[in-house]
Amino acid sequence: MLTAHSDPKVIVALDFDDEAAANELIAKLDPKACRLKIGKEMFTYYGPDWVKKVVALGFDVFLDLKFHDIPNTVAKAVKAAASLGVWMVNVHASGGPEMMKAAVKALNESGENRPLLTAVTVLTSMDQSQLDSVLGNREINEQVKRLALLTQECGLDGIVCSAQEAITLREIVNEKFLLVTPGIRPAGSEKGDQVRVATPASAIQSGVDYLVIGRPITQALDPLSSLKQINASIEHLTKI
Ligand SMILES: O=c1ccn([C@@H]2O[C@H](COP(=O)(O)O)[C@@H](O)[C@H]2O)c(=O)[nH]1
Repeated sequence: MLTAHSDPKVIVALDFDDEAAANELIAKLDPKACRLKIGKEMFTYYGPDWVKKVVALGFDVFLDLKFHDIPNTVAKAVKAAASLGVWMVNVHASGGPEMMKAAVKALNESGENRPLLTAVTVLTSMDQSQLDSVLGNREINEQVKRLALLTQECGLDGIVCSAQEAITLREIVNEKFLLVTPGIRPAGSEKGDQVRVATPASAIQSGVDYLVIGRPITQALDPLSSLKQINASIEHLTKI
């Protein structure tokens, strides 16, 4: 069974409040079998130096800080993220076109190791009623499509969305435009606060590029075995 390859689709979300526990898990993982995501919790506790240590271990790191601010501030923030050597950074698409273009410009000027830049569309924890309370009557799929096209027009590399939207999105965005999807739940696993969920295999079959998976791996009794099972469930569906 092949469980490690050069373009791993799984991005393990490291959401820990304990650096030692995160480091213990990372030590068991192979950069050929997964990428890693560092989000707001661990970045706030352990900071840029810890991010650099994880990058130095050879992992592609998605720094998931979802910047959402005025263009000048976001441009400087993504430049700072690029200086850490991360593989991917992100912003909120709802920050608007000027902000997204400023982020692209800042990264284009940041040198050779430019990280990929993606934009969050509608959080995978949101259902229609939650979106209604924020935006009034706009259908989730329509909002995701609108923000996906805006993100593409602004020159970013892709979006963060739910795999439930992937089939529709693949019909309207460029082939190389990345679809990065949290809310991935292997059959039988707890949804927790995620609403728009999909299994790893159905996400890949829908045209997703990367699967962001946290608790189903990090909270498993045997995280490595969980990752191996997920990779095994998608390996026949991915181009290696
Ligand atoms: O729409 C979004 C954007 C980001 N996330 C992040 O992904 C992981 C998911 O973790 P699970 O434990 O697999 O639910 C988490 O770090 C979120 O901050 C998201 O879930 N949805």
